[in-house]
Amino acid sequence: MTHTRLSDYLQQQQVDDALQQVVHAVSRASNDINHALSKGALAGVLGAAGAENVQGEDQKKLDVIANDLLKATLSAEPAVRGVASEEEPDVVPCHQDGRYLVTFDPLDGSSNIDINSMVGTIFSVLAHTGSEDAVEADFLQAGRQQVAAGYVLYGPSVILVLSTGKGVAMFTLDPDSGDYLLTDDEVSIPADTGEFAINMSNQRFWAEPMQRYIAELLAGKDGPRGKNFNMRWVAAMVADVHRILCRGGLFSYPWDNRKPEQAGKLRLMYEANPMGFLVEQAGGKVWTPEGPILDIQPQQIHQRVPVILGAANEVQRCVDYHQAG
Ligand SMILES: O=P(O)(O)OC[C@H]1O[C@](O)(COP(=O)(O)O)[C@@H](O)[C@@H]1O
Ligand SMILES: [Mg+2]
Ligand SMILES: [Mg+2]
Repeated sequence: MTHTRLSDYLQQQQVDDALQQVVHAVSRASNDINHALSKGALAGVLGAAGAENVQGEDQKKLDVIANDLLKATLSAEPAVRGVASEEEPDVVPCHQDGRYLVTFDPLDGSSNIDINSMVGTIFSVLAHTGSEDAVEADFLQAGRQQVAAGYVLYGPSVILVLSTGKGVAMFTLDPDSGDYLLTDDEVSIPADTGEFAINMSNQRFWAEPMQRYIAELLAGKDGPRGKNFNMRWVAAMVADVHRILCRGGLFSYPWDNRKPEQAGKLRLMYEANPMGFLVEQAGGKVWTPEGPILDIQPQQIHQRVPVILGAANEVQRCVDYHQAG
């Protein structure tokens, strides 16, 4: 069986040349990141880097390595006007005639690194419309403005998932050629589900509507929902969203009162928006209690947001509880 190569797919989709170059740069960097991940302890790349990122989180060595690889590859690409990363305090201007801005979470789920479990790279592409040298304000565009978004999941296979606004396609890395080959171009999320993903250890800290919604799922057949629900939590958004794109489900990282002043844990510009774009393109829903995540006007690059996404009917029910409360 022959599979369409990523480069041929992008041409078939009539993606403009500059955007093709951006996607190819991400794909090259992901090959290098995958190589570093697979060497693991042999290359001494596991464990903490001994520093914190701008958000006060401990960086793993591989967070730094993945960030450096993506930053170097993307900033060498003439189509890239600027990049912003979870691991960089400030946005990084690149080429003055580049057409695109790229935000990324170089390694999502990095607490999984030391247990050899799934991690990924999440990216979002925006058109540049602002100043000559890219500045933070240029990046502050609502998620609906994204021209492309995707992720690479480093699991038993390496999978690139991409949307340029015409549905969602999945590509599997061929380790022999280094090419990403199309393996699914009809990704869609059923409106109903019997599976949810949430970190249950935070239950007592959630707002009342989220407590109610999850309690009803846990009550299963004997509760108001009248059916049993299964639960999964990989602790890497990239892997939890991948499962939802493959077999459906609901995912949430809600607001909680451990740090009441913090909107949520996940970051809008390089986690919630790109994943939200993919989920909407696959027919799912993406909300925060105040409204659709993709409509939020960002205020800053490292902004956080509560996230509810996945099966449209379940997301709607969860949001209805918030809006009623
Ligand atoms: O450890 P927790 O609180 O369950 O959080 C898990 C969440 O944190 C994240 O790992 C944050 O991503 P980073 O590893 O990029 O900081 C999400 O991917 C995941 O959904
Ligand atoms: Mg992350
Ligand atoms: Mg990260």
